[in-house]
Amino acid sequence: MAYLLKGVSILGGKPTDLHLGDDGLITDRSDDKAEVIDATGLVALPGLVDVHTHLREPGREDAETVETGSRAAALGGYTAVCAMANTSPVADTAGVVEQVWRLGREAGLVDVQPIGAVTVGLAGKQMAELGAMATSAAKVRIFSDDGFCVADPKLMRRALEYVKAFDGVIAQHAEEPRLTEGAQMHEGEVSTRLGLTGWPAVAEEAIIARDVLLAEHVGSRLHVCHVSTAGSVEVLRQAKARGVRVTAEVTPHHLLLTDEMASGYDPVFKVNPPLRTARDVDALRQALLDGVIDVVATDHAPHAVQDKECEWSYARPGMLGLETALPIVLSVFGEKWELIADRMSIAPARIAGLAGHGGDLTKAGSPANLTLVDPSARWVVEPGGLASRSSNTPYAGMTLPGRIVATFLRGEATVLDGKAVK
Ligand SMILES: NC(=O)N[C@@H](CC(=O)O)C(=O)O
Ligand SMILES: [Zn+2]
Ligand SMILES: [Zn+2]
Repeated sequence: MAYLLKGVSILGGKPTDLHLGDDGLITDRSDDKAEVIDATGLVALPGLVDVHTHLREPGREDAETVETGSRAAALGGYTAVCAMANTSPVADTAGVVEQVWRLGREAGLVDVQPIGAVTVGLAGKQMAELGAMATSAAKVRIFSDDGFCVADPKLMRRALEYVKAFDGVIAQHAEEPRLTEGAQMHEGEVSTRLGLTGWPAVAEEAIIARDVLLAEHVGSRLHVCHVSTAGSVEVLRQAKARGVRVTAEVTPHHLLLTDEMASGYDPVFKVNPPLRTARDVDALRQALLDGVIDVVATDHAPHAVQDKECEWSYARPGMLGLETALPIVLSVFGEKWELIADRMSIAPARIAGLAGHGGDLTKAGSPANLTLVDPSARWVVEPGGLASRSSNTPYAGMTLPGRIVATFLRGEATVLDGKAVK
């Protein structure tokens, strides 16, 4: 169906009419049969792209499925998500990544781009069949053992070299495992007070420093997952200044929350890497503004009730992110629409190699992948009201700015009036 978005503000610009053709492309021609949407006061952004999403299928469909996660994504303004490989079975073969890719197509709410594992079973011992995943129907370009660090430097080097053949990228979960044995939260004053084993900042920074040197040595692309410390930002700043091909992401929760949240021992705040200090939060915000950190990625990590509502030390790390990412970024940075479009759509689409996403909404012929935001709306986060199958949001009860009114995937509405269409 064709749509006419009347009076919409593209990236905060002057109100205009935006035509979505029934061929799924943006057009400058009007169509008498187009469905008219009054978009007065709404801001159009290119559809958001998440380079780091956990969809839990196959294996933990009780926590999330490709379909429920896709619905949460569309409601959050996303048109594409990259699905992490730490499923059960692990996405370490062409068969599994094709299964996830097909499930995404069947759900039809966002483009689900599978990420392939770097090592067999995420065990860190033997390289997975990266080439077969790259040439499969899923056309995998990002490889990651996320959840675990590719700690073996020789294996990391080989993986970096291998993916060069198809312009792939290794997304590293930077955590030196020997420095985080038994870790429960950020190592600092708060962990000392609470008596919980600490996860020191250096465990992240040491791996990023090693990996940027490896990537520089072999001339490959490296992507750093969920950067969480001020020291990591400095390592990245220096590497980028030298021309190393490294990109990095920060999560909404690391841009807002601190280790103080652990004080009540509520496991909803347990996450990997852990929430850090206010000084780290400030450095991460500045790095996103400067472009030292390229993108905001959700690290949407749904967990079933029994894995989260238990004693802190037994709880799984991870928190929901897809439905709250844009509101959190809006509350931290305000209405910086150009910045938001770049860090949440254009740059992630480029990193993931998703050509149809992160396009120019003013250009006729671009795929109509976009979302409409009402920046003046306020809403209260209710865990049970989210579309995700899980409810482990750290923002329960918070009032957030910005509501997603509509999302379009190749010109088809996936969200209308703030509700998913299927
Ligand atoms: N972020 C988390 O705390 N958990 C993630 C794994 C990960 O991103 O490392 C998960 O899969 O639950
Ligand atoms: Zn991780
Ligand atoms: Zn993750």
